Amino acid sequence: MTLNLCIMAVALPYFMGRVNRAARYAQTGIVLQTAGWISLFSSSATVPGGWADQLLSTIAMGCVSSGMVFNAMAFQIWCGRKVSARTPAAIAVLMTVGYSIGFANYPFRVGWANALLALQIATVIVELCRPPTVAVGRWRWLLAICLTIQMIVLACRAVLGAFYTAEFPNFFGPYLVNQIFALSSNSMMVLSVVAILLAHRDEAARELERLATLDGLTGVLNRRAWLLQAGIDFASSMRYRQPIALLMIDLDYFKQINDTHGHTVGDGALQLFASGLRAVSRTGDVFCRYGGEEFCVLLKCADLNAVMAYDQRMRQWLAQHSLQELGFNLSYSAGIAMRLHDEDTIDAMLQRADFALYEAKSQGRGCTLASSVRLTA
Ligand SMILES: Nc1nc2c(ncn2[C@@H]2O[C@H](COP(=O)(O)OP(=O)(O)OP(=O)(O)O)[C@@H](O)[C@H]2O)c(=O)[nH]1
Repeated sequence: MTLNLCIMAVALPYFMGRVNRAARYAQTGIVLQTAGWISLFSSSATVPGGWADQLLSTIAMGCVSSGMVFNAMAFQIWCGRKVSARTPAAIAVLMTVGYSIGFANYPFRVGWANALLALQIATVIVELCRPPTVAVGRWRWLLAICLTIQMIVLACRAVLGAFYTAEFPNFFGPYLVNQIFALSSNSMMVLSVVAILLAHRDEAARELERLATLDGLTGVLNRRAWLLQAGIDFASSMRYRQPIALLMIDLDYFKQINDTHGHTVGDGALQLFASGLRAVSRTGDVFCRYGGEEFCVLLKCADLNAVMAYDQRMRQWLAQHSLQELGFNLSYSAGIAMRLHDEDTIDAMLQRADFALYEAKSQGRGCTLASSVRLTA
């Protein structure tokens, strides 16, 4: 197992790359566990019970338990949660300190170390079983199973070492639990690495999806992703005969803003506008950066009054924030299109909203007009 761990400790960073935080935590976890096992084997070459034995064994316990802390942090990230491994970390410190203090007492140290390692693994299993906040694959269950098997074997070793010491005098003896421990640890370690790679692949897939659907500057949906979602919402509004509204927005005099204040301020204005959309939107409103300085909002179950109210909220929000945060007033023109009849389409609504927006620009900007034009679908 130690040989396998050594290979993984080198191979994982080399082939996986230290690409992100979760990958680095998982790799650090494996390196620490490897160091722990090397240290444990080295201790067996020293005088039993001597200072070198105590030092190397304590280092081994510290490395193995802190390796689990790093792995637990990687699992948290892969499950979409905030990193917090306080409990496993506290157990790691307690276990290592207690082990070192009680080193001279063999039943105590074997019972203590194995029991606390089992407890530490149990806390990680509990975290893994909590529903993740992002879609994760089956690696979560593979890890939970591997860890559960390791936890059971460690708990057995704790009981045998502490209370049946005569039958379980040392780690290297040919006892059934030792043999099961050696075999299960080795195979579970290999499976855990498989699970780590699967989790890493899941994370990479999520990141790719995020990059493909969000606008890089403002973080709101991009046009392609919005059109996809708008198509779904439009079809559902049609099926359930509910109103649906489209608001197409274009920031006013944006070229002038860039020319006067520079592109960085222009970018800041786009980001501020996107924050405004986030602030005034309600669950179900879908908005995107449609292109350049143009944004689109689709409001489900919204009649003309509802979309006009949305527009008013947005204008108020901008009035409150733009002068303060940008140093000038940011304004926009907008066009509204409502779904008209059963043959209507999202493309036709976009055309009508665009036309109304053009009218709003022609009428002096800073206003919103609803399309009264009935274009054929
Ligand atoms: N800073 C910045 N500017 C952008 C971005 N995308 C588009 N623009 C600029 O937005 C400006 C749009 O200019 P126009 O289409 O003339 O529109 P406008 O100046 O807002 O004029 P009206 O729409 O008629 O009020 C161009 O100068 C683009 O370079 C971006 O991501 N960042």
